Amino acid sequence: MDLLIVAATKLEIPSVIQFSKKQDHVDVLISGIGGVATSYALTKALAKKKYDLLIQAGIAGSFSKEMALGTTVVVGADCFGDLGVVENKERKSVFDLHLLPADKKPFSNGWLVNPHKRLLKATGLKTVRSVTVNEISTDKRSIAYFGTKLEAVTESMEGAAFHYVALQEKVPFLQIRSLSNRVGERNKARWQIKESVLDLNQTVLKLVHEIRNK
Ligand SMILES: O=C(O)c1cccc(C(=O)CC[C@H]2O[C@@H](n3cnc4c(=O)[nH]cnc43)[C@H](O)[C@@H]2O)c1
Repeated sequence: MDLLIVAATKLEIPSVIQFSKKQDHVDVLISGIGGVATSYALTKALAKKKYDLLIQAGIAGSFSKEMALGTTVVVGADCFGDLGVVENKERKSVFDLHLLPADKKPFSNGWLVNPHKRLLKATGLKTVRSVTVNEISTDKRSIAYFGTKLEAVTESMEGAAFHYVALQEKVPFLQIRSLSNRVGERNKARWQIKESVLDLNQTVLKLVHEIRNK
C-alpha cells in the first residue's frame, strides 16, 4: 500500500518524517500553509505517483469548550469557511449567495464530506466537522458562526483544500487534526502545541501500522 502523509509544516509531524525515511511505501509531502499551497502541492504529487491512501496530519484550533487540548480527532466533513461575504455583520457563504450550487461535486450541501466511512471508523477517533479559513478567526461573530451555526469542532488553514483535491482525484483520504489551541486565543503561551504535536504523531504512526497490517 502506497501512502502519502501531507502536512502544512515540518514542525507538525517530526516523528512521522523520521519514520517515513525508513519506509519504502510511505511518502511525506510538506505542502506549505494554506489552501492554495496545499492544492498545488497535492495535485502535483498525485500527478507523479498513484497513492492508495492520503493522510493529512496537522494541528488545529478548537471551537469545543469540552474537548481537552492535545486531543486528536478525524475530520468527517470540511468546508471553505470564509469563502463568501460578511454583509451587515452577517456571514454568507458562496452557496448562500447562489454563486455555486451547494451540491455541485465535490460539495454535498456546501461541505466536502469524507465518504470513506469505514476508514473514518477504523481510526477509533471522534469524527468532527472542520472549517478551513484563510484568516485565522479572532472575532466573536465568526467564532460563533463556525462553532455554533456550522457546528465545527476544529479550524485549520488547509483541510478543505485537501478534501477537495482527494475527492476530485478519487483517492481515499483521512484528515487527522490535534487540538492545539482554542480558536480566538492569540496568546501562544496558552496553546498546547507540544502536547498536540506529540499526540498527533503517535496517533498517525499507530494508524499507519494498523492500516498496513490489515
Ligand atoms: O510554533 C511552533 O512550534 C509550531 C509547531 C507546529 C505547528 C505550528 C504552526 O504554526 C502550524 C500552523 C497550522 O496550524 C493550523 N492551526 C492551528 N491553530 C489554528 C487556528 O486557531 N485556526 C486556524 N488554523 C490553525 C493551521 O492549519 C496552520 O497551517 C507552529
